[in-house]
Amino acid sequence: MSAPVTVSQARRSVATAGRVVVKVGSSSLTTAEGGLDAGRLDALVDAVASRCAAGSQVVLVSSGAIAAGLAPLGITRRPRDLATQQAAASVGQLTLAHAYANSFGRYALTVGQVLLTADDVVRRSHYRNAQRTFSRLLALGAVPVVNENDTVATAEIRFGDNDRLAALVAHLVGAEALVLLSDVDAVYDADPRTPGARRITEITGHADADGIDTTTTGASGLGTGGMASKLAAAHLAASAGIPVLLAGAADAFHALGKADVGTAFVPTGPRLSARRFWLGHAADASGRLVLDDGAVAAVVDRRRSLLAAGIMAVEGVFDAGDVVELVDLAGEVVARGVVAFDATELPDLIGLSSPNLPEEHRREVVHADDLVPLRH
Ligand SMILES: Nc1ncnc2c1ncn2[C@@H]1O[C@H](COP(=O)(O)OP(=O)(O)O)[C@@H](O)[C@H]1O
Ligand SMILES: N[C@@H](CCC(=O)OP(=O)(O)O)C(=O)O
Repeated sequence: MSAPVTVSQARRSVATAGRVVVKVGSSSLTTAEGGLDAGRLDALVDAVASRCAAGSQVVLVSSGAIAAGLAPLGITRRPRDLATQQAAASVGQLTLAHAYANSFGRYALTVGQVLLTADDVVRRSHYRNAQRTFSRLLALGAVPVVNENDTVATAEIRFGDNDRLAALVAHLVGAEALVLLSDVDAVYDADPRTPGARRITEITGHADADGIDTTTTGASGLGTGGMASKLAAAHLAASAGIPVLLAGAADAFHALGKADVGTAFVPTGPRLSARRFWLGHAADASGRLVLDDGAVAAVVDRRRSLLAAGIMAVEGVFDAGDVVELVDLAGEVVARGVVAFDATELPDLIGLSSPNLPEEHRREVVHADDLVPLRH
């Protein structure tokens, strides 16, 4: 008699989540020759529609625009330069959106296209605006289909990979689960094409993922992120309280059904408020404050405000109200926060204890309420 199957809490949460973000990679939507694979796209839509029919709201983050645009433009390999990628995305996104509209139409489901640039999440007002759009689309019963707005994103402000975009969107829409679908059926301790590579069924925190080899990328050459970006995105969502399942797109039905496939990531942190998540993970930092060891301990371990006395150096150009990174003496980012001084004011103040500060400057440099520790 075989042992009873124990379904972890994380898998149960994925299976029962009322709102789910599903991300699918380019390699899972395209044929070996390039171009969209209608059969695979329909199979994915079957699984999403089935989850919708069971009462969940689904936001689909779909890659594939660049891959879908190659064949129509007569390009045989994924281009490396941004301009050609953008041209391909411009053509391919249209094909992709059309294919989803038709495919979801088989279930009388309406899709809404949402193309995001990094600006839409790094600026607080844009973040709120995107939240409202998603909320209304879902309330109206539509399935939002999301991609990066590749055609206009510049090299500096690109998300770069849709795994991270999906983790940010999962928090933005208040999803209770994130499902990452790829051409590989789970996370392995090394690339599954390596003989002897073993499947990992559950990951709790970075320590569990420490020995995993993610150096190789997919065989198709169409994906951008590889396993490293999926792990980073899964950790990001899990650290913000969202359970994650990484599974094969070919297993989408099970991944979105009983969630008994792939690798589950157990939430490792409390669900952060939208503001704190934005501050910690999405906002663009304009500068850095280098902290001594005592200040790092106060900010990270004791959750205190950052005072001028613990700052060793100031880097970058910023104004009071901007987001800055707080780094330790080794340069590791330990927290992010909203700074209460302009960069030009700080050099005269750092290292001084409060009684020695001019009265008009006697306040926290970053208040504890405006600070998110990143090192645990
Ligand atoms: N440790 C690992 N576990 C699983 N897959 C891995 C690992 N290391 C590398 N890979 C590779 O990562 C690929 C998935 O990344 P990618 O092709 O970018 O996917 P997608 O297009 O779905 O974003 C897999 O096909 C696999 O070959
Ligand atoms: N935005 C790009 C995809 C970027 C990306 O992350 O791709 P993938 O690694 O296949 O999920 C596109 O639509 O082609």
